[in-house]
Amino acid sequence: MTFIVSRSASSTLHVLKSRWLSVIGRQQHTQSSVEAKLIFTKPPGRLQLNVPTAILIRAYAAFISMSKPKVVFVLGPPGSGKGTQCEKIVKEFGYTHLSAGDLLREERNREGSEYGALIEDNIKNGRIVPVEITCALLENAMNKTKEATGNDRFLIDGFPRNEDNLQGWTNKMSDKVEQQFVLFFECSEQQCTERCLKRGESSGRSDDNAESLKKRFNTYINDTVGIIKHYEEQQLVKKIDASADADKVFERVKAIFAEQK
Ligand SMILES: Nc1ncnc2c1ncn2[C@@H]1O[C@H](COP(=O)(O)OP(=O)(O)OP(=O)(O)O)[C@@H](O)[C@H]1O
Ligand SMILES: Nc1ccn([C@H]2C[C@H](O)[C@@H](COP(=O)(O)O)O2)c(=O)n1
Repeated sequence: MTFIVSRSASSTLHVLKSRWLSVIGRQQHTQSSVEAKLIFTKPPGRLQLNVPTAILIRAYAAFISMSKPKVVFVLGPPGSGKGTQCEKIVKEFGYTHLSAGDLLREERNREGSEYGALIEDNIKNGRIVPVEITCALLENAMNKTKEATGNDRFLIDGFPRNEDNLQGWTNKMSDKVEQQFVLFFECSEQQCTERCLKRGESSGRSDDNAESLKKRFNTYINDTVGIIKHYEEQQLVKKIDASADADKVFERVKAIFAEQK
């Protein structure tokens, strides 16, 4: 059996080969000893690996899943500390942090954006922007990051927030990514409101005020809690008590990321 892996001249053959070797190395040498060939071609030369067929097939499945960007969703009420913890995770574990709220604010502020007014109206009233907009911003940011830095591990903060977000992501993105887990920061409405009101003294955010916060919490309870339950049913949720100070919360977060491969 022969598998040909051909890449354009600009791609890095050796990185590809070493990735393959690392997945093949993790496979158990059990049944088949029939040799299969994995040939990497890149003009002008070619490299060849001879591996037992069964191992190569399992390695192929692992390789495909390895090649997909890894995604951790980060959810929790407004002010629970999602952004704060994401910054720490980036420093310690090398993920790229993509905040759906930040991307929407950036798009709202972009000159000539056809969605600016719609986004601001939703943000101010604590409602959720249609998924077509948010999902396109996220996919674009993921692609740009991958291209610019090669990093393909993402913390997607504040998404999916409602059924529309979930459906849109499932239809457009779920096959293109490896969903690692969902990090859920639990914190009381009172504590979160106090944090956001304090942040509002300097953030300049049009929704860090008592009126918008009430609406944002209603949206969280009515729409986002159901999404967290949906992921709980799939055993994907890692829940964290986010009521302690930020460093203590990060100790808990660290333990979760440390147990990932
Ligand atoms: N554990 C903590 N204890 C006290 N204050 C915190 C803690 N974590 C974050 N904060 C502060 O609370 C405010 C909200 O934090 P952060 O922006 O990280 O929350 P968030 O969940 O991303 O909010 P939002 O969803 O509204 O964007 C910030 O001013 C931050 O400095
Ligand atoms: N998936 C999302 C995420 C955010 N928004 C809008 C509505 C939110 O109230 C606002 C602020 O988000 P935050 O920075 O608090 O995460 O952004 C949305 O419509 N859809």
